[in-house]
Amino acid sequence: MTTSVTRSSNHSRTLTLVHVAMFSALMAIGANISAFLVVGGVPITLQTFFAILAGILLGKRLGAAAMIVYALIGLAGVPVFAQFSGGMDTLISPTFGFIISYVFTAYAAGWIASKMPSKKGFILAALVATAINYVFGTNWMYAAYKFWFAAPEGFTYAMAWAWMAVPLPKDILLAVFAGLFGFRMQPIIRKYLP
Ligand SMILES: O=C(O)CCCC[C@@H]1SC[C@@H]2NC(=O)N[C@@H]21
Repeated sequence: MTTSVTRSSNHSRTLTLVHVAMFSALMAIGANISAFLVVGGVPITLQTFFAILAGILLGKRLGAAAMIVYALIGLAGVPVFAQFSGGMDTLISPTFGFIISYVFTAYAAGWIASKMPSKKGFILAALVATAINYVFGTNWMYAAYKFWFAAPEGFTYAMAWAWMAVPLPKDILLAVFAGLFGFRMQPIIRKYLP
């Protein structure tokens, strides 16, 4: 009896770790699959989409944990951030705010989805999470260029937002898709999580 309980709790811990690791890996892929496209100082990536899915599918805590693991792997030197960057230097990079924001993005998506378990609720969760990602990341980017990083000629707050306007339609569409896909997939994935 005790052995089978221990075995099943080990099994569920392993599955949890696998899911967290899987979303950290998806973030690395999403960071680089399209990041050869750059607008101003902003690489075009799929990270926001995977951060939202992590929150919706794994729940707020595990989703945020997957984003923390992703950030730590990158800071440790593995080139998992956009344009295959990584290492402690990225702490001061203008786009590191986005990497921090993925933790809040996943948490918010998971939290709102849990409070509003409907298709509309999941889409709303994904859109709010995208807004958090954009507001936090863009303000960090502005501060970085203003205070500690070499800024492009004539850089302004409006310019930072103009750069962000380019990936925005893609991120809104992907947020809606993440909400719909998450709604379909969540009951399946949750069977394997504690
Ligand atoms: O350096 C990194 O790894 C982070 C890159 C952040 C890119 C941001 S995320 C939101 C927005 N959508 C994109 O496609 N690019 C930016």
